Amino acid sequence: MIQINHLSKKYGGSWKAPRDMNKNAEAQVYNRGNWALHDVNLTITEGMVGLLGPNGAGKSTLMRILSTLSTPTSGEAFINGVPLHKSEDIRRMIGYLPQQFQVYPQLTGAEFLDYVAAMKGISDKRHRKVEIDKLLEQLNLQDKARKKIRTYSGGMKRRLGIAQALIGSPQVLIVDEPTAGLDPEERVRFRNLLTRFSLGRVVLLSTHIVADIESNCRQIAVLDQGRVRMSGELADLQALGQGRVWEGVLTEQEYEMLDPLSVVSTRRTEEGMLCKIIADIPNVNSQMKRVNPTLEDGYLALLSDGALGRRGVSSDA
Ligand SMILES: Nc1ncnc2c1ncn2[C@@H]1O[C@H](COP(=O)(O)OP(=O)(O)OP(=O)(O)O)[C@@H](O)[C@H]1O
Repeated sequence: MIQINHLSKKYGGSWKAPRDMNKNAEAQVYNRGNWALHDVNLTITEGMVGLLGPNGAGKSTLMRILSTLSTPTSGEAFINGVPLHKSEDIRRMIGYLPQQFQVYPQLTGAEFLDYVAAMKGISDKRHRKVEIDKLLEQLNLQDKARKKIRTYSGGMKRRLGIAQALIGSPQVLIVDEPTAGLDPEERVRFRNLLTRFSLGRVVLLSTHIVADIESNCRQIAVLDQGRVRMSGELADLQALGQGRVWEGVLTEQEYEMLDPLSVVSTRRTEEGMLCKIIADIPNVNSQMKRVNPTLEDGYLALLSDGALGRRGVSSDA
C-alpha cells in the first residue's frame, strides 16, 4: 500500500511564506519557484493503479519521490507503512522504471540484468540466472540476451528497463510511462504482463495515454498542474463526461469558431466537419446530439474544466 499525505514539491527558488496568506497567497507562492506538486493526497491499495496526466503534470516528480530519488518539499509518504526517509528499506521493497532509463551500452542484456540482480541482493548465481531467463522470455528479449545493449533498438532498451524493474518480484512496482517507444503488439503484451504481476501487489503506472489505463487498471488518479484532480474507479472518470459530449456535422466556419480545447475529434466528410466536442451546451447553429462519454472523454472533460479555471484566473489578474 502507498499512502501519500499532503505531498508538495518545488523546484528552484526558496520557500518563503507570503506575509498575508489570505491575500492571493497561492499566486505569490507560485512566483517563488516552480511547484511541480501541490498538496497531493492519495491512498493506493492493491492492484494496478494508473496515474494519468498531461505533460508536465508532475507524474515523474511524484514517482521519483516515491522511489526515494528525490525528496519532497513538504508532506510525507509511506510504502507498506515505511516512511520514505528510510530509503534503503524502501528500495528493497520497490522496483522502479524511470522515464529516462540509462543502460550500460557495453554490457549484454543478460550481463546488465545479472548486475542489477546482484545489486538487489540476489547472491546465488543460479537463482539469478533462472530469474533472468524467465524475465528475458516474458519481455521477448531472449534472442538478444547475449548481444551488447548498444545494438538494441529503443523498444528493446525499454523492455530491458522493465525487466530490471521486475527483478526480485518487488511488492511495489513504480513504472513511469512504461509503454513509450513500444510498438502496439509489445504494448499489449507488456500491459498483460503488468496485470499478471499486479496480483497481490501494487503497480503504479504513469501515462498520458488513456488506453494504457483503460484496459488494465482498477483505479486511477488524474494529476494536472501538480494537483490531484480526481481519484477513484475508471467509471468515475468516465462519468465526468456525462451529458457534456456532443457529436454532429458542422460547417467549416462553425468548426473554426470552436474553442480548440473543446474538440475531441474531427473528420472531414462530404456533409461537412464531423466533430465530437465537450461543452455544457454547444454554441453552434448546426444540430449536435449528446453521446455517451468514453473514458477519454471523461478525462478531457476534467482537463478542460481545469483549463477553463486557469484561464479564468489569468483573465482576472
Ligand atoms: N529537475 C527539475 N528542475 C526544475 N523543474 C523541473 C524539474 N523536473 C521537472 N520539473 C518541472 O516540474 C513540472 C512537473 O514535471 P514532471 O516531469 O514531474 O511532469 P510529468 O507529468 O512527468 O510530465 P511528462 O508527461 O511530460 O513527463 C514541470 O513543470 C517541469 O518543468
